[in-house]
Amino acid sequence: MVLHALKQQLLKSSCAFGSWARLMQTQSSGCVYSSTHDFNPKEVREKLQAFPGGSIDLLKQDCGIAILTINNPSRMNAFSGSMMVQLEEKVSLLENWSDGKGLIVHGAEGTFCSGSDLNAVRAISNPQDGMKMCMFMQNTLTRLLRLPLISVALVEGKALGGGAELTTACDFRIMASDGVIQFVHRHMGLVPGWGGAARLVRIVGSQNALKLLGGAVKVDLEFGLQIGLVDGALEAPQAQDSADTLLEQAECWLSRYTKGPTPVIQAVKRVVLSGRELPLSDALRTEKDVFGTLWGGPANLQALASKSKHN
Ligand SMILES: CCC(=O)SCCNC(=O)CCNC(=O)[C@H](O)C(C)(C)COP(=O)(O)OP(=O)(O)OC[C@H]1O[C@@H](n2cnc3c(N)ncnc32)[C@H](O)[C@@H]1OP(=O)(O)O
Repeated sequence: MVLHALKQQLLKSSCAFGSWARLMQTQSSGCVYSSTHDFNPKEVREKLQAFPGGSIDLLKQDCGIAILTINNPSRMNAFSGSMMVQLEEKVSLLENWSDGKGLIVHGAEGTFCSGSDLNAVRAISNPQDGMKMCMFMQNTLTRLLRLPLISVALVEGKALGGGAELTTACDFRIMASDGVIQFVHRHMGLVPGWGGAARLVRIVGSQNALKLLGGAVKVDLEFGLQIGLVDGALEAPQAQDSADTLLEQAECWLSRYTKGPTPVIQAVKRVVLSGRELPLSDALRTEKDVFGTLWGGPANLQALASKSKHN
């Protein structure tokens, strides 16, 4: 009897993997660009490594929530080339984190991220290199958004340019009272290139996206909440070590959505992701497959046995 139940579970897990693999296949294995688009990631990585500085730090916690820190404070956490490569590496680690449920993305030392490192931008300001960096970052940020984790950007201080784009690669954005998200691209004679425009339209609608990009508007906490770019407010820190306090608040905020068994939380993200990205009939089939992995599973049986009430 136990063996039979175990076999059923294994069968369901392999189906689940199949459905996820199908979703990922539909979405070009999580990436947007490959060799068919004349994109050579190895060559781009080598080029980016020529612009060092800062780091991307990852802390995977036992509670299933990881913390990703954009760490280049002397440049307001701007992305150097090597940080772009490190971000891709950290996303790969998170894709393989079987115990993961949530992710907080934040910046070191009181500010979020001021976009690309302008020193690197100046050095690669020709269209070919710009396009390569753009494809590399689109791939990485698309994979970040597609992680089977519920993610939140904790915006303290400034999220400018590519930093603003990075916030849109998370499922949620929460903001401290001094937070600002600003797509400054227009001031730089640019539009977003890391996928930030496409994601912004899906988050706030095309009218608001036009206003934010066309006007390079500063989005503070109040305006962000009003247009739906920001999902939650963090209280002004009382103590000196504000970063910890805000991180604790962010973890508390996120844990509302990550409470419960890992397979259930990962399944929640998967059905929402497929609903967001796939045509309806494909999304429905994926939902059916994911549902099948949970029905009659340990969490479901335990809930049934406990005759839980939801009032
Ligand atoms: C994908 C497209 C893109 O992301 S393009 C890049 C878009 N970002 C920008 O243009 C940001 C430019 N920076 C700024 O507007 C200001 O530095 C902001 C972030 C508002 C901070 O101002 P403030 O508080 O007065 O500090 P500050 O200007 O003295 O900056 C401190 C040090 O950090 C540096 N920094 C800042 N941002 C970047 C950046 N993106 N790339 C390289 N360095 C950056 C500043 O140059 C300054 O350095 P230093 O102390 O003068 O050596």
